[in-house]
Amino acid sequence: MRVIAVADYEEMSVLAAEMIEAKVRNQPDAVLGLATGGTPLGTYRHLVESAAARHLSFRRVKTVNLDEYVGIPASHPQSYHSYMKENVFDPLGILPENSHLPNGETLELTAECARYDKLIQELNSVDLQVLGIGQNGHIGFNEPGTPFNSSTHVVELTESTLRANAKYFKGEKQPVQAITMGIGTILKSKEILLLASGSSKKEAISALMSGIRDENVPATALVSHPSVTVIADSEALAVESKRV
Ligand SMILES: O=P(O)(O)OC[C@H]1O[C@](O)(CO)[C@@H](O)[C@@H]1O
Repeated sequence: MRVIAVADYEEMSVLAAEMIEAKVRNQPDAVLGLATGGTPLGTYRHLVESAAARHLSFRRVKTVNLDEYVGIPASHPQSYHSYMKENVFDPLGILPENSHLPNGETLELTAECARYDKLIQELNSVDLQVLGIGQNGHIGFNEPGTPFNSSTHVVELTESTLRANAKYFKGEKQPVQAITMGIGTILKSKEILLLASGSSKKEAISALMSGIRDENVPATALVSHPSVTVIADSEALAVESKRV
């Protein structure tokens, strides 16, 4: 695991955007695994600016998202479909037929999970998977206790995750379930880039840095993956800012 310590959110975002851009430049038909949440927003902003400035095309890029809420329509402003369309797909010109998210609206949830895993398999797995990390160490929506060999499945969101995401729903009824790529599915990615910013991620990052795989902290599954880069800022690492 390569750990890059940066000063702050901005530096993390610039560096992560550069890594994604380099991947697409070297492999214009790359399959990108993408995350939502607050953490990668700055990365996506820099990527959009840089791709426009350097005329980098995303027309052949394919994307698969980690997760989607169950029980809200794709058109809901807080759905991950809406987030991706607004922040990534439209501004980068990623074609609708090339961008994939789980369908959280279906009543056939089990079939949807199987479909999503098969789709990723048919894409010959993810070339670069971007991950955020939850305060409790979740990756995607894989909550503590999720088996490390899990495939795409439905999850009941924990109190910690519901609390962290309540700000996006502002008193509105909040979804309590989601469909998420499993940890086993995530581990099949060829390369993984995990981003962490802010002191609320300190404990989760410290568990990851311990190098001990523990199903109570889902992100520690990454310890066994051969190609992981963590970009974390000084608050998440709880250290004075320095590059390691
Ligand atoms: O980046 P944030 O908003 O702190 O969220 C961390 C993680 O939590 C999720 O938003 C799910 O709760 C993930 O998509 C994300 O990686």
